[in-house]
Amino acid sequence: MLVIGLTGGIASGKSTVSKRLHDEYGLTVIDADQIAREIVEPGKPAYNHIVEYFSTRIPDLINRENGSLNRTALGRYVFVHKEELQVLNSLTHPEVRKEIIRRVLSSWIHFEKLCVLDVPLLFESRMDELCGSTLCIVCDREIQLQRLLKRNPEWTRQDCENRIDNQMSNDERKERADVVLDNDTTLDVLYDRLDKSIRRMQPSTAWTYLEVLCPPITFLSAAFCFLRNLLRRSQFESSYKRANLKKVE
Ligand SMILES: CC(C)(COP(=O)(O)OP(=O)(O)OC[C@H]1O[C@@H](n2cnc3c(N)ncnc32)[C@H](O)[C@@H]1O)[C@@H](O)C(=O)NCCC(=O)NCCS
Ligand SMILES: Nc1ncnc2c1ncn2[C@@H]1O[C@H](COP(=O)(O)OP(=O)(O)OP(=O)(O)O)[C@@H](O)[C@H]1O
Repeated sequence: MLVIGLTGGIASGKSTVSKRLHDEYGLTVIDADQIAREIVEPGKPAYNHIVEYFSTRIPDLINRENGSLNRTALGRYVFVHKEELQVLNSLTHPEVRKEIIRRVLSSWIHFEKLCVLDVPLLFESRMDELCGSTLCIVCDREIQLQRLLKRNPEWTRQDCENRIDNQMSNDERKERADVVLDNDTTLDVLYDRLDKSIRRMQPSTAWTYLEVLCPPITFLSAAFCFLRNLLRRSQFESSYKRANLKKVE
């Protein structure tokens, strides 16, 4: 099974692409934003940890009517306090990762050829290490802001900019990803580019069955993929550091 990591900045078009991959190709899409919502429902361990840490810092952290987290208040706070965002990530990401791995295994035992991980922070949270291939959606910052303001009218332009500025830059994502899809124009153009990329990525049915029926093959191919990804990460990080050092000089 090929695991495709789908990533991109906020409002770049990941959910739009995921929906097409699900509706047109019948692929399983594992949505990290959705999982991140589920693991902070009242009573869950991550919810308790968040309340313990943030309730003294954010007075309206909890919605009175049902005890759920006030996500707008939490978002407004963490996206202007970088170190607090790191705390929130450390409380949520391990749980999100565990659930993603559980769902990937479930797709594998159901003989699925391809499965998609829709993860906004794919590279930041090292989830790309689990992927056979990575697909990044990019669009121009101003278009991204306009789409975001239209989709989330409750956010100010400053709220939107704070989110974008707390994410990896498009340049870095483009360098790390295997495939880059531009989403600056119409949906038809995006779908056309996506269809071409997905057709090239499809593994054969024979390979999919072989992997499930012969677990050592899966193990070897997963280990190969994981090591290749680690190597690519370390090469990327050292060349990135060198480039930054040059800029400073
Ligand atoms: C801060 C929270 C409460 C805000 O909730 P809200 O409902 O307003 O936004 P939602 O969860 O729908 O996220 C919308 C988008 O914001 C961006 N975003 C979310 N979390 C982060 C983060 N930790 N760092 C950078 N960008 C983020 C992503 O592009 C995401 O698609 C929530 O995003 C959260 O709990 N984030 C931490 C968990 C996380 O990292 N989720 C992303 C998937 S791993
Ligand atoms: N090519 C396009 N033309 C016009 N609108 C678009 C296009 N692509 C996406 N959109 C719109 O932009 C908004 C953001 O897209 P989408 O929700 O798919 O982004 P996302 O990357 O999943 O965002 P998030 O990171 O918040 O999950 C949506 O309202 C979507 O309908």
